[in-house]
Amino acid sequence: MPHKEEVEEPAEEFTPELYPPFPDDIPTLDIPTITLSKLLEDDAAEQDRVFSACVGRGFFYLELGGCEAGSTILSGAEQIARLGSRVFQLPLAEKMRYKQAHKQLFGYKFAGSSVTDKAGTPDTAEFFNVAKNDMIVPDAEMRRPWPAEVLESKDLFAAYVRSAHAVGLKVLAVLAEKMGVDPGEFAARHRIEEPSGDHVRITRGPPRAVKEMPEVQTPSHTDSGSDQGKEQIQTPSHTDFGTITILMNWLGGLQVWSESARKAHLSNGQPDGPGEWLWIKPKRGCAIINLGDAAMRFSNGVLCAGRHRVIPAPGAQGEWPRYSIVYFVRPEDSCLMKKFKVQGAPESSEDEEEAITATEWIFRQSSALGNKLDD
Ligand SMILES: O=C(O)CCC(=O)C(=O)O
Ligand SMILES: [Fe+2]
Repeated sequence: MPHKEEVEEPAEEFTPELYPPFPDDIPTLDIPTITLSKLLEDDAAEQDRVFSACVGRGFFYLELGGCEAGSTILSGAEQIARLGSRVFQLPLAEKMRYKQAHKQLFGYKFAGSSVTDKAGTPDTAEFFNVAKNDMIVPDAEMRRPWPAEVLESKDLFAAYVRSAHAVGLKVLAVLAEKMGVDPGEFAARHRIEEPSGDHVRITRGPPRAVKEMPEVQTPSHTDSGSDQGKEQIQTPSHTDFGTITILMNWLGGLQVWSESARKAHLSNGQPDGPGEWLWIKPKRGCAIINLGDAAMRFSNGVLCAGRHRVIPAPGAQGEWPRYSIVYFVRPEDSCLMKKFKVQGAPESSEDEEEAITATEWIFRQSSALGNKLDD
């Protein structure tokens, strides 16, 4: 056994205190800031604002300060990112011991496991998807192995999961009420103890490979198939498959498509209509919340899932490896994907998806995207 002082600690990779500011000369999307503590106090004006954000773009900042669940997310995300940076610095062979099993979501996703365009360009992001259900049960009941770093911090993950899940469900309850849907509808489809695809995703994207930012890309550039000026894609264009996502990031890199996902469909991995990618500036003290496909499905299209992607951070920020901590609230595995009944509205038409479970539905969504079970 080596002496303690001989064991080399990996260099700290997650260093938010050192990041340069987000540039102020690039096209960003302004999204509203909703205050979590006001939602928790049932503030009517804040409820209206969150509903209008979710009917519109499906993206908003959530100010987390001033309440316990928010503080747990704020401090927990930093602790999880620090822990994640130690896991990502393990040798690849060690990380591959935890790799996602066939058709399975949880565990390690290596960089390059999915393609970002029709030329087959690989993605560059690594993920560690830590299952909600394994973190909130005794060790003996866990369904798969986890790295020692995760197991040693199981209480941290459990507290994070409970807070993020509660915050997601609070937002969903507000939306249900605004739509004239029984607020218990969302709660009944997302019970925390039930098996589901919910997970804490730790993401790492490498620094920008080239110093200069390539020009803003439009779908017509991509179709040329040329590598000239091509953006490095960490996570390609997608809408999240689940119901609601609570995202914490510190560096830019997240981009949202300028047109609503209601209009822009995907073709060759890119939105098929006119528009552009707009940056979302990370905001201190705030999570970024976005709705996923299941929210759109349950609400019969009233709520909108936001189309987004991740590229290296802009400007000098791009010189840092990029971390984010994402919590996905998804319907329980056995939940049927039935649309909500809206009080006072005529019944919406039944379709063949009414009878399928969330597990099957998410698998179909994922196959349609042409990748494995990545969000
Ligand atoms: O890293 C981010 O900022 C977003 C990540 C994301 O969209 C995802 O993992 O689904
Ligand atoms: Fe996403």
